[in-house]
Amino acid sequence: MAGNWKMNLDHLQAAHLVQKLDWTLRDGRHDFGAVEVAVLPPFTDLRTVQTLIDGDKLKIRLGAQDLSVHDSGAYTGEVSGTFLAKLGCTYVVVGHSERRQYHQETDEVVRLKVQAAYKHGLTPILCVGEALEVRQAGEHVPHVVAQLDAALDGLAAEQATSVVVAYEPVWAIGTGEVATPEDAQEVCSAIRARLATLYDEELAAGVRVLYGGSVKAGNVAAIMNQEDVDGALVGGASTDPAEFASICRYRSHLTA
Ligand SMILES: O=C[C@H](O)COP(=O)(O)O
Repeated sequence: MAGNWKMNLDHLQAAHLVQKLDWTLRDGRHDFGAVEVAVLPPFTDLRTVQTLIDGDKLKIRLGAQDLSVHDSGAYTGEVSGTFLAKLGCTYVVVGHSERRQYHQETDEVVRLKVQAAYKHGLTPILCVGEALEVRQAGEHVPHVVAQLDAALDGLAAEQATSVVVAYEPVWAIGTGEVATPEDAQEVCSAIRARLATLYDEELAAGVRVLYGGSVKAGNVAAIMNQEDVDGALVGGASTDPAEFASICRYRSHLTA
């Protein structure tokens, strides 16, 4: 269960949220042993959150929302994967639709970012998903599969085995329009099938496939009940610690 804060919460608010989230997760009534919880704050919050995770031994993983394709050098405003790894990041989001849309990130840039993540020991959370017009044209599955092919092109199986793929239909992001559980299953299962073709069945079965798009405590159960949905990439609801903890808690019931 990964919480993408997007461009919300300064480092003081981040400290508050992470402490409250940890406190809520450790309520003593739920077993989170089988749930991995990650937060993906803005770059400026990473050091603060890392300090809390390390100092207080929080069971929350840290990730960033983007990284540069470059290692270092004259790239003003860019952030290297080296820096993120040093800050204790486990994950980095790559190819989020907001990066593709507002920063003109092409499939080729996304591929280079996937490569850069692995180079620096980070696990990419690779986002794929279709715009509304693509879905209305019935082209959503081939569209998502093409994004996946492009992003993983040239990636060895030893690396692909740990990739996290997040299916996020663009029309469901921040809109309150959640895909139906069947919509999510259709595309998540196509992603897994494609991974089996690109690599093998065993690798495909082990890859974590997330759904993202207006996930809330009230709708997470139906989505998570789908066979090929392993978790959620949560935007807006992850900036509310009680709501995000409830989303994570749903998964804990599976092991209770
Ligand atoms: O990365 C998260 C997704 O864009 C979903 O955002 P949302 O939960 O606010 O719709």
